[in-house]
Amino acid sequence: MITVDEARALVLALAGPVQTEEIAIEDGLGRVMAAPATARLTQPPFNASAMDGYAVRSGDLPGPLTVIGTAAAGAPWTGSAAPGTAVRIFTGAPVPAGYDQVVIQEIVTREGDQITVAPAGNNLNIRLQGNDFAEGQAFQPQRRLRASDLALLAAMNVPRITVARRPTVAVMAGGDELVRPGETPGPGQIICSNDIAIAALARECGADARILPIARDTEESLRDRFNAASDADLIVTIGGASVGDHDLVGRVASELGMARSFYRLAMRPGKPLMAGRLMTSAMLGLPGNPVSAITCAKLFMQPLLLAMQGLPTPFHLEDAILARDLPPEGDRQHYLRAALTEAAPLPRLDPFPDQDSARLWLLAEADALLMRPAHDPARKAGETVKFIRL
Ligand SMILES: Nc1nc2c(c(=O)[nH]1)N[C@H]1C(S)=C(S)[C@@H](COP(=O)(O)OP(=O)(O)OC[C@H]3O[C@@H](n4cnc5c(N)ncnc54)[C@H](O)[C@@H]3O)O[C@H]1N2
Ligand code: MOO
Repeated sequence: MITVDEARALVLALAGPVQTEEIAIEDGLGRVMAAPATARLTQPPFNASAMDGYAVRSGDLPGPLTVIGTAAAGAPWTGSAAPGTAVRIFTGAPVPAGYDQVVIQEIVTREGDQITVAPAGNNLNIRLQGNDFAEGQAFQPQRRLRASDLALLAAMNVPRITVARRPTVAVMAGGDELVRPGETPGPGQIICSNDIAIAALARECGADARILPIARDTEESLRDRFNAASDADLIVTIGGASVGDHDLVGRVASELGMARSFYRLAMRPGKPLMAGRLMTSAMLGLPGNPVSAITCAKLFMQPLLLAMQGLPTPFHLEDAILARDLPPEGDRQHYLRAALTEAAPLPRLDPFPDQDSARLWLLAEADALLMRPAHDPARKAGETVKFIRL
């Protein structure tokens, strides 16, 4: 069986080149830029007043000065500066040529068109032309666009941007025992919970995920679902991945021409994970046990979706202090559900005694997954361990 790291590399290799589209910046929240945007103007385009007050020649202070005009945002003053004069000015207005300081109106005494200025200090209250950005400057953050990025793009006079297309994901759960939430399960049946979680985890990463009707445990039903999913960038199956007589996903996918990257890895939970390429789609076959499916989706599906959008896929392991003794680990890398308590210098991590990979309630109570390498020796409370946040 391959290791978790080897499996991650093989899954990331399924990403392919980033697909792009052009959108309006209003629709850009959370999207990832796939090409730089170039500022079409300099900002500010002129020396602008940062305050409401008077534009003055600093050498003339404290006055008295004669007010010879008014400059407002959008209404520049076009006269010429002269010694002993000032221009009434408002925030955002171009500072007229010949004046080098704006004094705030709070320190100015005015009578008619005469002003005198109390000691003004060194603050010029002028935003110099280009102090934000210059025409031609390129912008392409290596992360999802935030609201403030959209404001910047707007200020750059860039109305449309090239972004990574949202990867489309088709999520198909399968099993004769599954019924939809809200339905009444018959004998031996349970509610289908996994596809809801997997679609949500895909959407968390910017994907456009759709949930297919539950597949029955027949080759025909699975074939039908694969056909319905074939236009997706990523097909994610859930269940039917193991070795039982009803675990048909691998067989049907192979018949349909799946080029398998791997099947089974040294990981717990999640051993029966499958990955590969099916026609034009990447494919992940998640195990059916809910905790296994969700853990595999976090560790493999989410990085794959980030890679499809050209985003970095850092694998962020943090340190914590173990809160209880643990026995030696087996031959699979183990991800244990655990409660995290913040503390200094390191948080405290308490793995649950029951690690049943079907118990969703425990997963809901977990804050983190404690990661133990294969063959990790017994650990004592107080030792430093690695974890990922949920
Ligand atoms: N003889 C062996 N048996 C099993 C092995 C093994 O190595 N040898 N591996 C076990 C492991 S580990 C896992 S994980 C499971 C995975 O099996 P499958 O991927 O084939 O999953 P299913 O059998 O279809 O389902 C397992 C379990 O999960 C429930 N399930 C499935 N889909 C959903 C869903 N969409 N929502 C909620 N619950 C779901 C299903 O009812 C089963 O209880 O195999 C072990 N067996
Ligand atoms: O690996 Mo299974 O995924 O242990 O439950």
